[in-house]
Amino acid sequence: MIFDVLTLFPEMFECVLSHSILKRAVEKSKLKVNLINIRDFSKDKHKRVDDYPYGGGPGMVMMPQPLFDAIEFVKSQGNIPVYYLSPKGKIFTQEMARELSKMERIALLCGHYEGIDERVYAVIDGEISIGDFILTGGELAAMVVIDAVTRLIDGVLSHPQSALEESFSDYLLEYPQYTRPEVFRGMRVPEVLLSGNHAEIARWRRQKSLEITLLKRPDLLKKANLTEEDKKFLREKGYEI
Ligand SMILES: C[S@@+](CC[C@H](N)C(=O)[O-])C[C@H]1O[C@@H](n2cnc3c(N)ncnc32)[C@H](O)[C@@H]1O
Repeated sequence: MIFDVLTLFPEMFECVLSHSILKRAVEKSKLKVNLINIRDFSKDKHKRVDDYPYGGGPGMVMMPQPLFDAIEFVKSQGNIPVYYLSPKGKIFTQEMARELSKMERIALLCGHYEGIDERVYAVIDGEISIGDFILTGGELAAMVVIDAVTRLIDGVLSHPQSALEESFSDYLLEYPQYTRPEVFRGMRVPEVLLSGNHAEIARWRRQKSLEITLLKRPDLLKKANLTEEDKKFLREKGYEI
């Protein structure tokens, strides 16, 4: 998958792309990130990309000219949707990550300062927010999107099953995980996980997943794909279904 990232700070991406799963995805040619510096498109003699807001007020606004030219440069290379990382956008979820992972190429526009001139919306295809808070710039949000989407691309994870069992995969939070040693500071790994009984382990994990979701994110249960056995278990835990 190819991401075209339009940013004023391309260097910020280097660290994230040169470690762990993203690094391997790049090496395996599963991921390509084209970093496009918006400043390179400025026609201003001082390469300015921002200016004061009309009507007054604090901060600076990203000017339309460099943004239009940078976006048109990306779009001249194909039918590439451009998503603006923005606190006003649709909240990024695992479901959205899965949808995006099916696409061949998308562009991510990172805002900065007070954001972009409103007229740039004319060449934007969508807006993505990573949550109800304000970041300094869209770069960290773009990295979040790239990370979450890339791990869903076929062949990126060495154990693809992990993407299916993780929290949110079926609107349920993941069951508890343990590793060695069996006893740590008096706390034991649950006996069932040492039993070798795969059916019992699967049942325990499912029930823990339901229990944790009920406790921490009951809102998710409304969307979860629940079996009759799941519903019976949840009713016993006091959930009205
Ligand atoms: C300081 S913010 C601008 C916020 C803007 N003045 C507002 O109130 O909506 C600068 C840039 O950070 C990015 N950004 C901030 N919060 C974000 C969020 N929650 N999700 C995605 N991008 C965000 C956007 O690209 C935005 O243009």
